[in-house]
Amino acid sequence: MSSALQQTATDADPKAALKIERKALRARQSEEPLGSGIKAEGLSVVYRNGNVALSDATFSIPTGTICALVGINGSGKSTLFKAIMGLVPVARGTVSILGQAAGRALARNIVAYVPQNEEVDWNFPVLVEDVVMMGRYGHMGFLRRASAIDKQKVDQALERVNMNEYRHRQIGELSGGQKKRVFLARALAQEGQVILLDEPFTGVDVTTEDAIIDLLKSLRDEGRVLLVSTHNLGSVPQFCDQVVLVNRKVLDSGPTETVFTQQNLAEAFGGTLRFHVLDSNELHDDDDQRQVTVITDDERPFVLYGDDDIENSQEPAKRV
Ligand SMILES: Nc1ncnc2c1ncn2[C@@H]1O[C@H](COP(=O)(O)OP(=O)(O)OP(=O)(O)O)[C@@H](O)[C@H]1O
Repeated sequence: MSSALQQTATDADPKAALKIERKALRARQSEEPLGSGIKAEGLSVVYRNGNVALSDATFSIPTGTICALVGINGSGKSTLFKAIMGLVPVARGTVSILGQAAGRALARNIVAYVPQNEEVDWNFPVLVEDVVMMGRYGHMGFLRRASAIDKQKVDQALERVNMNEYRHRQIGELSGGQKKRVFLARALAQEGQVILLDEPFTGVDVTTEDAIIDLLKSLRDEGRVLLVSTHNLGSVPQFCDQVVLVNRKVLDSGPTETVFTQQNLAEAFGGTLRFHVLDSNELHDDDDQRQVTVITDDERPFVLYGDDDIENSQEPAKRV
């Protein structure tokens, strides 16, 4: 199909557009050696109190991918991020990043981490632009004197997340969504090739969420790897190419189409998910037997039309 025809077809049918986008991505990914982005093998983390937060976790995420990390509260998502960042000791197993040991990748400053809001001391008196400049520290010398390039990268990062006008504010004075954008700007200024985002949509309004998703997609298209933990199940098929489902271990991982299924979600969330089903009798007067299933972890729900999974669901996922 010519690109003009393809454009017309996809304008009319967003589901077709998403499929074409995914197909192009698959083609790009098939050229990458598997695990060239983030690769975990047999990763286990045991906290000092004996709590096994993660056991024998194995998965691979290619470069140029947005991967969702999905699981219930306490399933080990933050622990996985911290293990990748070297912030908690790993009991067993290995992590490699862009084909090298995680420690080496961290030393090369190619991994950026956007923590959960609760992990940050917002009372610490620091200006927005100084937080973003922290992303440049790994590029500076011992005295941490910012060069013209460092300042330019900070300016560009603040522009890209639309936070330039807040640059002289104290970070603690910002809203939840604005704080998230500042930490994203810090990751951009760092020029990390691998970006870990721990619940970037918590406390964020829908407009900001959409802006963050667009930014993540553009970072993906630049070839970066993004691992994003989220409870917004409805957003996952909209912007994530892959999913890692966790509950103290990896339950499943791989392409969103095959992993983010009703059955897998039920397994990952046990009895904690809310399932609402409107069957065909409540929806239609005709013979159409399809039902609407709403699956929610109390943030944006995942909505399925018919009893099939993503391939046949309404995409992008509907907000209800
Ligand atoms: N410092 C710690 N010491 C001991 N146990 C911990 C520590 N931090 C987390 N845990 C435990 O490890 C398990 C995994 O916690 P983790 O914070 O990784 O979960 P999570 O999936 O990020 O949860 P949430 O969705 O609530 O953010 C939980 O049982 C938690 O209580």
